[in-house]
Amino acid sequence: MAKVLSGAGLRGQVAGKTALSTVGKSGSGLTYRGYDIKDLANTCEFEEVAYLILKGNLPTASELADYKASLKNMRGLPDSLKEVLERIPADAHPMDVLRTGCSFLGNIEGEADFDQQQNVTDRMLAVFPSIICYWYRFSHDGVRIDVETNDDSIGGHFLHMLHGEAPKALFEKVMHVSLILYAEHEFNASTFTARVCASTLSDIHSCITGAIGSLRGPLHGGANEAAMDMIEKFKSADQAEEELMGMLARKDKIMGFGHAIYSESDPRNDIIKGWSEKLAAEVGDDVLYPVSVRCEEVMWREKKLFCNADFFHASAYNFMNIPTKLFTPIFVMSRLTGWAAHVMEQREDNRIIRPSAEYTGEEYRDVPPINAR
Ligand SMILES: CC(=O)SCCNC(=O)CCNC(=O)[C@H](O)C(C)(C)COP(=O)(O)OP(=O)(O)OC[C@H]1O[C@@H](n2cnc3c(N)ncnc32)[C@H](O)[C@@H]1OP(=O)(O)O
Ligand SMILES: O=C([O-])CC(=O)C(=O)O
Repeated sequence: MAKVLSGAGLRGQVAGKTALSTVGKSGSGLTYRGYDIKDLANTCEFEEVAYLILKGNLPTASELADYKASLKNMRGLPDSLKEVLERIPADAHPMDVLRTGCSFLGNIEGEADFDQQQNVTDRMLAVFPSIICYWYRFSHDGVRIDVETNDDSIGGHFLHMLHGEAPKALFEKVMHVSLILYAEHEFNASTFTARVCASTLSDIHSCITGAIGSLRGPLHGGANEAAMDMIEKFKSADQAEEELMGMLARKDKIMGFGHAIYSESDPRNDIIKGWSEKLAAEVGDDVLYPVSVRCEEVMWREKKLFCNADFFHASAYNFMNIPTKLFTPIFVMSRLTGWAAHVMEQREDNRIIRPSAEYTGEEYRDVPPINAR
């Protein structure tokens, strides 16, 4: 059954056209350029899906090899950007670090012309993991890491820089899946931010910087971090149930549940949940995964609310020893593809986005002199 889409928040209103993805077309489905998310997550590497989203078609083996090689060559950080990152304190939020990093990149490697949009996007795709990890390791461990590693994938590059050693094959695989699941989602809040900015014919770094800001909030991408903050407090599945019942009675928002478009399930959840279970077995977890499963059962039983893409990402990332504050930046590393493709699509057939407002303020009135107010 489709969700009733009407009311506040522009819900259900068509705000433009896209050929990039369908969300909830049959209640719960998700496709990128016509391909089912399950097939993409089962069979592809993230770089293949990034290529699909950004360039329009799945790459051949040689196109993929060339694409990965060119991304690998773009991992380096300019000295001036390193200096900026070194000045950001350890207690800053990494989403703010990434927002600043992206914005600064727009100053030193700006998009001089729209015909550079593909190259500039590829550069951001390659360098965002470097920005996050360089700042994180410098501010937390006091080391200046080498960001130009030889890792085969974006996810592997990220984990290698973060942990100072090449990741296990399973962890790299899960990063591929995670980045694929997060890559694109039609007119969600952060993508819409990017498109509004693009519609003024602004540069792509401005569009992406704004989108990072929108993704940061806990009602959107920030929910994976918020979900982790919640589940790590529960020491057993029974405690999770008890606490959750209390939260529901107090009408608290439970992060990682519900969706603006999907009505019965988020197709990304089953996929990341399956990988979270495998990771739990790999690392010998017997608390966090059962706690997460119990939360899912209670929320469905009590409220018919289902896990969205963010909920089981929390445990999956935790099992890979990724600090909670870096969860949403990983979302950025992936969603950048969707944002950039939407910017390009907006530019192709542009009209400035400028809706109207229903006025609810005062009737017309005269300005009283200052001494009469
Ligand atoms: C990748 C992503 O961005 S996915 C989304 C990530 N965000 C979260 O996980 C945050 C928690 N979830 C939410 O806040 C919401 O479900 C949103 C923002 C995702 C969608 O918001 P909406 O479309 O406005 O929600 P919807 O119309 O389905 O809400 C219906 C009712 O369920 C409630 N509800 C929805 N989600 C939740 C939740 N997670 N916990 C508790 N109650 C909820 C709403 O408060 C609303 O109750 P009301 O009718 O008494 O006001
Ligand atoms: O579509 C939305 O509103 C939020 C979401 O799931 C996403 O951006 O991945």
